[in-house]
Amino acid sequence: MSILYYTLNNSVFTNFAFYSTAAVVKMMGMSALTTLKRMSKDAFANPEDLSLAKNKTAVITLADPDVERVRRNHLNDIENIVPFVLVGLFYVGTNPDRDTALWHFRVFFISRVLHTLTYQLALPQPSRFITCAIGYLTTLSMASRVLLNVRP
Ligand SMILES: N[C@@H](CCC(=O)N[C@@H](CS)C(=O)NCC(=O)O)C(=O)O
Repeated sequence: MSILYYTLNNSVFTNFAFYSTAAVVKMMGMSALTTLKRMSKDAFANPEDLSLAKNKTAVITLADPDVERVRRNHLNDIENIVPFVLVGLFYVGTNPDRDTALWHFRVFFISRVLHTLTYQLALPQPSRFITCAIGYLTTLSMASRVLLNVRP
């Protein structure tokens, strides 16, 4: 690996920076969506948050199905986007072909957006499974290149 791969002169790195940042921002959006769901459903997890409730008889809950769906989606993003960013950093250092790398980054990002849509719209399976598997396999494909090129 060369430090020169991690400069804005390397389009593989700039493409990776763009798509990994976009994926992280998408993941951060799940926090905002959780807050919106809590507010719209008066489904707060902490007693002090009840001051925000529209219905003053609301009680704390850890089991609202809509809030929990967003939270599971968020957790699934963490399970997949964090590995993508970590593995991707090493992958860039293997000096992959520009277009091959770009398609890895694009496919991963699109898979996570589609995963969120299938999850939040509760679309029938296997739609969510397929979107998740595509992103997962994309990261595994990058990981295999790292493991084959960077042997200790
Ligand atoms: N932690 C995941 C591991 C398997 C996985 O990522 N499955 C995908 C495709 S079915 C998923 O969307 N799981 C739902 C979730 O993580 O809440 C789980 O508990 O389901």
